[in-house]
Amino acid sequence: MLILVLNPGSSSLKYQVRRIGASGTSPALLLDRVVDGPQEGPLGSGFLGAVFDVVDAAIDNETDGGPLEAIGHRVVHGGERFGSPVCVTRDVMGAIEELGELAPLHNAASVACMRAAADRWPDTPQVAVFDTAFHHTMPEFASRYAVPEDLYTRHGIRRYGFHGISVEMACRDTAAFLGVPVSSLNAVVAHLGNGASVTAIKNGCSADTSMGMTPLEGLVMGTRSGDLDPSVVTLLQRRGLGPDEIDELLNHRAGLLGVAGSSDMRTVQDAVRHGDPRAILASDMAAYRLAKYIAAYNMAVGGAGALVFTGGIGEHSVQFRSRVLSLVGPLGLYVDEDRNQSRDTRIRTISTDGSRFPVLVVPSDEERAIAEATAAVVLSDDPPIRSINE
Ligand SMILES: Nc1ncnc2c1ncn2[C@@H]1O[C@H](COP(=O)(O)OP(=O)(O)O)[C@@H](O)[C@H]1O
Ligand SMILES: CC(=O)OP(=O)(O)O
Ligand SMILES: [Mg+2]
Repeated sequence: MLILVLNPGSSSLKYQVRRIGASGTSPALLLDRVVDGPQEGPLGSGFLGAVFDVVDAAIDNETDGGPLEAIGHRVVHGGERFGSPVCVTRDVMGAIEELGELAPLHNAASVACMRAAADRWPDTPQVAVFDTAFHHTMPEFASRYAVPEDLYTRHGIRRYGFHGISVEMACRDTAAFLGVPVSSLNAVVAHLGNGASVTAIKNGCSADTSMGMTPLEGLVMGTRSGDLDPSVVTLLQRRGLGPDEIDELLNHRAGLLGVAGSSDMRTVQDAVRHGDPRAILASDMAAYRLAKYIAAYNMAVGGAGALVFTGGIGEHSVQFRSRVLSLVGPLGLYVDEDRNQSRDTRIRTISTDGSRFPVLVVPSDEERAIAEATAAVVLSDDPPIRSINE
């Protein structure tokens, strides 16, 4: 079965064509691309048309190609409604669009992908796989904000958490690497991409996570501030900024970009090596914030069995990992710099043997997770819905 996976992140569109075997697992890769997405607003149909031409060409090149049988989408915000992957219908798309208020950088892009894909492949079922779904297991004392009850009941104001597709896959990979069942895995998983979050894993499930009602809360990110005192927002309002301007400021002009002048961790770490004080400050702020969460989540899971780095920065930035690990010595964690620099195996340990628990690098594989979830929906007993107009 050939599956197209579309993963619009805040800084890129990742897309793959995968072949899924009869068992529904370990899909083989036919095409694997990343393109810098337009940073503002939904993806345009011209942009997606060019992407889909590449997909069609890849499928045509396959000798035993066959038609595209399903399209899987990463959808960042599924709110409380979507706890598992679903076939895309007009109603589902409308709900995703409404939740876009809570994920301004992402949900509109997913809906644009669904519409454009339906124009190109009208009879191919589409499946939405949600970043929020993995966090449905969070206890209420972690997911709720200490505000009057009606803000939750009437306005849905609570912590939802994101990056769940990546974190769930990282948990499966981590458990397999450590030789333990995923249901007994206690861990702290840091997904560090352009958006970044850290999740407390208790018995294989999300127990807490740093992103909140939207993907703005928590860690210092490429262009997002992460945690700050909400009074910053009211002060800016009193000084004349409107909601859209504040949203834009905190989502697009803050984080590494706001402090160091670049949202790209490679550029920031290069500048750190050259002694640039703004880059050093931004890198230290990001590392310190993450280290605080790691310590807190070690407590939340009752003592972790692993600390996992994933996402573009988690996987590739030797220097940033080293900076973070220099702060968590009190947890009994110490970096082995040779291991940190080596790229021997896909999944690897980077801590010393004497560390209290292993620190691992586990490359993110959101696309594989989406492809497998998409196949499972399409192959399930319910017949797949072939048109988003149903
Ligand atoms: N070799 C590297 N060293 C340091 N950072 C890197 C490296 N490769 C990628 N990154 C960083 O990873 C981030 C992008 O991560 P990614 O998970 O691909 O983002 P997203 O999915 O959110 O668009 C960027 O900040 C980029 O600088
Ligand atoms: C939720 C989120 O921030 O995703 P990404 O890191 O892909 O932008
Ligand atoms: Mg991403």
